[in-house]
Amino acid sequence: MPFQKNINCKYPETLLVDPEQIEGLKAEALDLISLTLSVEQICDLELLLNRGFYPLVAYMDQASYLSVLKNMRLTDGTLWPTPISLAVSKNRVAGLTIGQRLALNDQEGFLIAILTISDIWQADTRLEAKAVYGTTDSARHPGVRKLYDCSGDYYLAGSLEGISLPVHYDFQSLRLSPAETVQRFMTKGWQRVVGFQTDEYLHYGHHKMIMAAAQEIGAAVFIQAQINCPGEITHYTHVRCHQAFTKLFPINMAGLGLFALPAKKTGPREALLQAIIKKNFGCTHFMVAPDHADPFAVMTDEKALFYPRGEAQKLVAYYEKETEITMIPQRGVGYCKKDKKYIFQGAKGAENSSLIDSKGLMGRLKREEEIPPWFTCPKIVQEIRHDFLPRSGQGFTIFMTGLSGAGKSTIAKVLQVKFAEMRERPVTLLDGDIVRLNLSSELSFSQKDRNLNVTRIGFVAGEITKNGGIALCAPIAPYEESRQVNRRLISNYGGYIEVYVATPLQVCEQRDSKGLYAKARSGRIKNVTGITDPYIPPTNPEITIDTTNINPMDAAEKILLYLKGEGYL
Ligand SMILES: Nc1ncnc2c1ncn2[C@@H]1O[C@H](COP(=O)(O)OS(=O)(=O)O)[C@@H](OP(=O)(O)O)[C@H]1O
Ligand SMILES: Nc1ncnc2c1ncn2[C@@H]1O[C@H](COP(=O)(O)OP(=O)(O)O)[C@@H](O)[C@H]1O
Repeated sequence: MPFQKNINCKYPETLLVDPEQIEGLKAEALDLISLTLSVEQICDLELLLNRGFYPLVAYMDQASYLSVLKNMRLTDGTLWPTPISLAVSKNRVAGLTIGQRLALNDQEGFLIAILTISDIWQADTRLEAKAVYGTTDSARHPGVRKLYDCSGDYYLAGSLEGISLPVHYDFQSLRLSPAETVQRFMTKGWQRVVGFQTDEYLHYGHHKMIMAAAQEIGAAVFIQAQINCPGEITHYTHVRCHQAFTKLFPINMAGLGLFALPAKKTGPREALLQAIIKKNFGCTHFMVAPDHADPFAVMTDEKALFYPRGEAQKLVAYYEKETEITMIPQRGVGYCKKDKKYIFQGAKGAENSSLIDSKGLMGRLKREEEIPPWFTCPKIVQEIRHDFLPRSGQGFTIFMTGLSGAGKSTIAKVLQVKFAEMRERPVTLLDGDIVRLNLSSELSFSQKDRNLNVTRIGFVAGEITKNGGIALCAPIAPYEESRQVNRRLISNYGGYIEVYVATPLQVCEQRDSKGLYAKARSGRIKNVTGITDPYIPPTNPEITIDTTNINPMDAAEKILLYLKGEGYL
C-alpha cells in the first residue's frame, strides 16, 4: 500500500486531531496516567503522527510485532521491517489495562498524543535482537546493547490521537512533514527525486556520486539529515554540514530536510525502513550504500563490517515494487591528482586515484592535518573542525572511585586548588558527601540507589564537560555498571579520566576519619562498602593510585602529569 501523497490525498496527512478537539483532549489528559517518552520514543511518535511511518496508524500489537520480527510484515501483510511499539518499564505497566487511555508527554511535560491501549505484552528483547539486529550478543553489536539497556520490560500497542507534533526550536525551516515536503517538490516541478542520507562526514565523493546518479535518471535530489545521529560530531555540526553540502548542487536541483528516525544500525532492515520513509517524503529513488546502517560502516574495513557488504542494497532492491522506490547503489569515488579528476571505484584508471572517504577525512581532522581541496568543501571542514577541539580546549571529568577514606576527597581538593590557580577552565567539585547532601539526599546505600547516585553525578559532570569545564567527582561508586554509563556519556563531550584510588581497606579502616568503619564493625550501620557491601574495582581505569605511602600533593601530581601527557593541560 504505497503512500502516494498529492493535493487530493485520500489519507489524512497527519494523525493530529482537528483543532476543535484539542481543548477537550487536553482536559481529559489531566486525569490520565502520563508517560514521559524518551528522546528516541519521541522520534517514533513524531514519525507516526506526521506519517513518515505511513501506512502505520498505531503502535503495533503483539501479533504484528511478532510477524514483523519473523517476516517483516504486519498481520495484514503490509511490508514493515522493524517493530514500532511503545516500550514501558515493569513499574509503569502495573495496573494498565486494555482500553485505558494514556497521555504521552515529551521530556518537558508537554502533551503530544493520547494513546488508547489495545495490547500489552512482555518484551522478549533477545528474540527482537536476533530477528532485527541479527545477533543476541550485545558485545558484538552496540545497538543490541542499547536495546537490552534502554528498552522497557513490556510493550504497549494502540491507536493515537495527536495533539501536537513534538516542538523543535532548531532548524525549524528544515523540519517539514512528509506532506509538506511532497508539496514543495510539486511546487518545484520535481517529478523524480533521489533521496540520500548518511551519518558520515560529507565530502566531494558523495557529491560526485549523487550528481552522477541524479543526472542519469533525470532527478532532483533530496538530502535528509537524520537527527540524533551517532558519531563524533554534534547535531548542530551535522546539520550545518548538510546545509553546506546542499549548496554544492546547482540551483533548484537539491533540497534538504531533517527527520527524526533513531539510528539503530540494524543494517539491511534499517535501509528498508529508510526507503519506506523516503517514499513517504516524496522520493522516487533512494541511494543505498553497500554498508548501509552498519554499526561499523565508518571503519570502511570490510572485515570489520557487521552485515555482509551489499546486503542492504539487495534487500531494498528486492522490495522495490512494493515500496515503489527504486534502489540506487552508492559507489565509492576517488580523486586522480595527475589528471585532476574524480573517478568511480572500479572504473578504468581508478587504481591511480586516492579514495575519498569519511574515515580518511576523520583521520586527517584528528591528526590536525590539512584537508586537500579536492576532499571536501572548505565550509564543511570549518564546520567539522568546530567539533574537533584539541584536548587543550576540551572540558574533562576526573572521576575518582574507591573506598571511604581512600583519599578521593583530599586529592580532589588539591586538584581543585591547582586548577583554580591555572585559571584555564572553570572547576567544579562533586564530592560524594556533598552530592549526598544536596542532590541525592533521599537515596539509600542499596545497589540501585548507589548506581542512581553515581549516574546523577555523571549527568552533572557531563554538562560541565560539555561546556568546557573541569568536573572533579569523588563518590565511592562501587559498581562497574554505573561507572560505565558515566564513561560512555561523558566521553561524548570531552575527556573522561577514571582514577581508581586503590588504597586497601585495612589502611582506610585505620584512618577511619569519620568513624564509619567503627560503626560498621559494631553493627550500628549496615551496607558499609568494604565491610558488609561490595566494592567492585574498575576494569580499566586511566590511573590507579594507592595513597598508603604517598602524600596528597604527590597523588594529585600523578594526575596532573597524566593530564599533561594526554594534552589536556
Ligand atoms: N553504608 C555506607 N557505605 C558507604 N558510605 C557511607 C555509608 N553510609 C554513609 N556513608 C558516607 O557516605 C559517603 C559515600 O557516599 P557516596 O555517595 O560516595 O557513595 S556511593 O558512591 O553512592 O556508593 C561516604 O563518604 P566518603 O568517606 O567521602 O567516601 C561515607 O562517609
Ligand atoms: N596520599 C593521600 N591522598 C589522600 N588522602 C590521604 C593521603 N594520605 C593520607 N590521606 C588521608 O586519608 C584520609 C582520606 O579521607 P578522604 O579524602 O575524605 O577520603 P575519601 O574521600 O576517599 O573518603 C584523609 O584524612 C587524608 O588526610
